[in-house]
Amino acid sequence: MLVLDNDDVATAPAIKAEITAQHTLHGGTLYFLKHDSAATKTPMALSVFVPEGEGPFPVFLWLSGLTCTANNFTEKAGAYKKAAELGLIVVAPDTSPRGEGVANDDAYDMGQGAGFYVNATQSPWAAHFQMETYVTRDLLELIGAQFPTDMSRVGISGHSMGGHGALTLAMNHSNLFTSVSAFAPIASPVHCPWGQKAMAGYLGPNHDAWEIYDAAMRLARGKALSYDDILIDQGLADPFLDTQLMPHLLEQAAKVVGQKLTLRRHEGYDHSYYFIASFIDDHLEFHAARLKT
Ligand SMILES: N[C@@H](CCC(=O)N[C@@H](CSC=O)C(=O)NCC(=O)O)C(=O)O
Repeated sequence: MLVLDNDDVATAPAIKAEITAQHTLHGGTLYFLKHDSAATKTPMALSVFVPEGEGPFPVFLWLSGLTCTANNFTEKAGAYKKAAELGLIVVAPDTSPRGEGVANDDAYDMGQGAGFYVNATQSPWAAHFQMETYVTRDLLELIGAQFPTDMSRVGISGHSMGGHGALTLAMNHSNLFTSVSAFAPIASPVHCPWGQKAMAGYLGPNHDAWEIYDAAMRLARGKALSYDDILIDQGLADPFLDTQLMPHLLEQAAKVVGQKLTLRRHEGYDHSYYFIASFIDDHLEFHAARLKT
């Protein structure tokens, strides 16, 4: 049963979402939505694919990378045929709050399009850049209230900055997620220029605050032990591999605590959505196997 009305406005107690577009594909429906987030204090955009049938369906939540909107994954990953077959709801939110009153930076790796899935504590970011609370509270509440979901079965995945988001949110909110995977994730923001810039800007100079959002450090502290395996895919022709991503740090951290982590290295694949499209079915199957009732 789908809760959204066909008058283009859906309401539930305290939750409202506007359907901005909808398309039928692979027997299911892809919705583009806008809703107000109490965490970011802005409207937030997202897409939601609902497979054919009654539900309740498990949820695959995707977090995108730097410069992305909700549309990059939706349009480029080619995820929906397999999601329809597996009976998964697929949710792809935007990567940051946006708008004229929202702080920004001229560079692509900070500000709008680069929220890093953290709760900012520093000015001018703290006013709206509350992406951790947005994803783990407002977004999940919306999906749970408006779609035929089983919110006890949610898997999380993402790419690059979104891979860092998927890993850290899975470890910091293990009560919300059953399974976790990532494509070319930023393994340790503390050790790479993208991460150092974002953490300093959003969280300030105290490195204790950064470590909460550092996947390799969280892993080494046993924060993923509720997950039976973590699937990571990494292209070996990825230009960011050695300078920004460093997935070997995840392998090393997992070893320290006996965490199972499957890191697959793929010769010839780069950082693009062509890489994601090549292996997204494996990730959907990885999650579906763990989200089965
Ligand atoms: N413009 C930048 C790199 C931007 C980039 O590659 N973004 C990736 C994610 S990188 C890590 O989070 C992305 O997903 N882009 C969108 C897409 O559709 O490909 C540069 O030139 O270095």
